[in-house]
Amino acid sequence: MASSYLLQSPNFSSNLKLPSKPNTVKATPRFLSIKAAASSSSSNTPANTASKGNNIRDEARRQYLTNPPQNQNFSAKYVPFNTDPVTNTESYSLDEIVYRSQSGGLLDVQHDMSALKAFPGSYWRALFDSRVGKTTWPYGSGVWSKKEWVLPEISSDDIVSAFEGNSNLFWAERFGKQFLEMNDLWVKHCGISHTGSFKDLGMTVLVSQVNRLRKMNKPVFGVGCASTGDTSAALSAYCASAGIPSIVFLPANKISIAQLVQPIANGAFVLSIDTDFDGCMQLIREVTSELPIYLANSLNSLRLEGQKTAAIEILQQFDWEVPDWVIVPGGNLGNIYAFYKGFNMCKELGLVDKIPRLVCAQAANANPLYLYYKSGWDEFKAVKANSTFASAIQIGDPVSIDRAVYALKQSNGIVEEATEEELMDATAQADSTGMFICPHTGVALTALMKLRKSGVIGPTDRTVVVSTAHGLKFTQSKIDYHSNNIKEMACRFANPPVSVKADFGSVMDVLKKYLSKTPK
Ligand SMILES: Cc1ncc(COP(=O)(O)O)c(C=O)c1O
Ligand SMILES: N[C@@H](CCOP(=O)(O)O)C(=O)O
Repeated sequence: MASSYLLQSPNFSSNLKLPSKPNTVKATPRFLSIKAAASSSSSNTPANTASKGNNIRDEARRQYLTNPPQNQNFSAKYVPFNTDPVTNTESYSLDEIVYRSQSGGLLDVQHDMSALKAFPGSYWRALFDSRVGKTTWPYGSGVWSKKEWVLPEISSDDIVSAFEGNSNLFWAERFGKQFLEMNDLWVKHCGISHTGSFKDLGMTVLVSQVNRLRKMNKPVFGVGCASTGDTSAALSAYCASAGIPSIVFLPANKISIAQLVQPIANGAFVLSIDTDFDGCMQLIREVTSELPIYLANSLNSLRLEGQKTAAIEILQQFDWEVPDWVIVPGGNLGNIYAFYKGFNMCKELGLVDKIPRLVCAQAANANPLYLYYKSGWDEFKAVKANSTFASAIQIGDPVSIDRAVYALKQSNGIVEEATEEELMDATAQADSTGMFICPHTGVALTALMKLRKSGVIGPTDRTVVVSTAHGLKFTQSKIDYHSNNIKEMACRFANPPVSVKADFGSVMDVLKKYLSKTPK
């Protein structure tokens, strides 16, 4: 049972309240002025604002008061995932603390699509494009630049953001040509981000909503998650930025040092538990049902509302042209659904006319989705996940299995797997062309290599590989690979440093040997 101490309402200092938005649409909707929404007139640039002693939050408030959005009644609620809305009318406000439907199934955030459809696709494209590259609060974030599609009802004042998103979509020119005979291969670097993984996209949404709930005096003492290292890093950073306690459950000795140090440094309460991720996930689910700790894993569908913006961003970066393939590494399987949802919303709301085919890539040592796919979606069986260099996806009982299957079926998708040797070789090959990717991205690249080899993906197909974390979080596995220090692995692309005496002759000998071997 929660102690009364834990249930005390949190204090908060902001006494500035924004007026509530009009919640009715007038008979003839006048389209919102894009310029007003993006709020970037030259005399009110953030630079000018700062020089007047205000900050970008103050400026957002002022803009809202002087130019409130007209005719917007956008809203969203929780509904049971993938059930018939005619026979199942169960729904919950996003201000409720609920993670599962009455029947114990997953929930989904459902937007009022008819309100969004009152505006044509061209309107949304122009609005989103107008917000890129600015520091206007909160639209400078790649997530909040799509606020109307994410959490339409939250006040900008409650948002906790590190201006995440807007990550680089990198043309993998050399890797594509050299290893795959492809000329239109792209890597979406979601790991080049505040805490070094795509989790920031979902966490800004979840922690912002928690910030709002705490201001509403809801019983949320802190926020907790189980993690293989990236969710915990993002959760602790966003919570620290908002002054909210965070609690993280980590499987002992199964995450990288770079990941472990992140929540420690950000002041989270860190539990190192002698189990694997699936064991930690089970524990956090039990704990969050007993204590006023809000669940931050992607079982909580709020997270996916932020993560889906990476898909919208990809379309935006291609000037709203749809790629043929998008390949995503999968573990707990929230992200593959988030990508589907982002693409599908763009189609439903008329920004594009189709969606890409999705590929979910798993490590062979933790491959329950792959086995399910290979069985013809016959029967799902959780597995005991074995140790993998792609440690963030060492998950045997993914909470979002139903979401992933739905996304793959709707997108004519494919599931592939990568052995340890394949994923480490692919990582080394990508790095040798100037990238510095994480092993999970190596899993996705392996899937691409296999699908190219079998001819499923063609040489001119526009393909996007989603890179989910920064390579700097996984340096130990790279060191082991390049030192030829991995048992039963040939490490074919290892590039070990050469030790040489500190004299001119020795250095010259080594260099001459190197130059004679290196192709001109
Ligand atoms: C770096 C990285 N890549 C991929 C994934 C897989 O994402 P998901 O769990 O949403 O399938 C995770 C987390 O699970 C991750 O941390
Ligand atoms: N890789 C994840 C695993 C948990 O996934 P989540 O999306 O359900 O939080 C991590 O970094 O913890």
